[in-house]
Amino acid sequence: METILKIENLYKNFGLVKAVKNVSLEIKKGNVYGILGPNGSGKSTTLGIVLNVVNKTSGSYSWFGGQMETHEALKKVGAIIERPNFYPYMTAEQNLQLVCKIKGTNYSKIQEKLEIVGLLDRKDSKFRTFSLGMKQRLAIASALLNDPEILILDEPTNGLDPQGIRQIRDIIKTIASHGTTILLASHLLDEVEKVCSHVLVLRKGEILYSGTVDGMNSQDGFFELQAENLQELKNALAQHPSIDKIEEEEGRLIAYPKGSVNASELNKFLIERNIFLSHLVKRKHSLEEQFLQLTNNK
Ligand SMILES: Nc1ncnc2c1ncn2[C@@H]1O[C@H](COP(=O)(O)OP(=O)(O)OP(=O)(O)O)[C@@H](O)[C@H]1O
Repeated sequence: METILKIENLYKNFGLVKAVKNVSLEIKKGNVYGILGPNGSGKSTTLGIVLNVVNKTSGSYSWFGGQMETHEALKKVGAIIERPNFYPYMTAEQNLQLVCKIKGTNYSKIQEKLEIVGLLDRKDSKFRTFSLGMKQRLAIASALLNDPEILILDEPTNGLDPQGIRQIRDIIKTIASHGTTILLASHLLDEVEKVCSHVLVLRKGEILYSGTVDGMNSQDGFFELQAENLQELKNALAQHPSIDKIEEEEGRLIAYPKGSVNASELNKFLIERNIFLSHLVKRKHSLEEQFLQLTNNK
């Protein structure tokens, strides 16, 4: 698969603030990448560096295999990293015509892009009459005018109501389904989980996880158990060779296995020790719990 962007060992210091520390990421054509992290974790700085608006301290990045200068490469990139800024007294279509003039593309794509973002029927409305969600959708249409290889979005749903959020997420999925690679920064796990195939989790400028969204969710899971005598249950579990850690929580035990142990195997082991369970469930932490663990514990 073709590499669109390769970031290697990137660092950025703002004076004493280390905003980005040793970040690496390879973006392959056709995937949807999320940079996920709380406020101040270095997401916007990382995007700013690869878009050539923030100078890096050290490390490197290369667009499209490094075969062209950054300013040439950026012509194949569509990016929205600030609040959309259009002329309030011009219509949606007129604003996009202006963008075409600036970018040197012809007007032929305007209808198609307005259609993708669901604004074709509002093309003659003045920008100032648009809701925040519509303004954001117009910005996406504008970024798509030159058919970019990759679309970069920084917090695309910030400040929108639930309906507006849903519309933007659906649009991102549609654009991705047409083969455009997407890189988005978000502090919302839910957003990344719903929209992205790959994720880079950042905290204080450092990578906590990098890989597929599914991979982030593929740990082995844990057991919830209950029996009449919790202490006896705890003692028996402690003898199981694959149970690593046992915690008590609201009258139940939570047992974390080292490797893969299935529920019936564990039940049999306990029955052999005369322990009869009233509750046995194998569970996985939700992605949200894992994300909170990742960002809190390090
Ligand atoms: N121009 C700047 N001058 C000084 N410090 C900066 C500058 N830009 C960013 N920082 C600092 O770098 C760190 C990372 O900020 P950045 O904006 O990249 O984070 P973020 O993850 O995008 O967060 P947010 O979603 O709040 O924008 C923060 O500590 C921030 O205060």
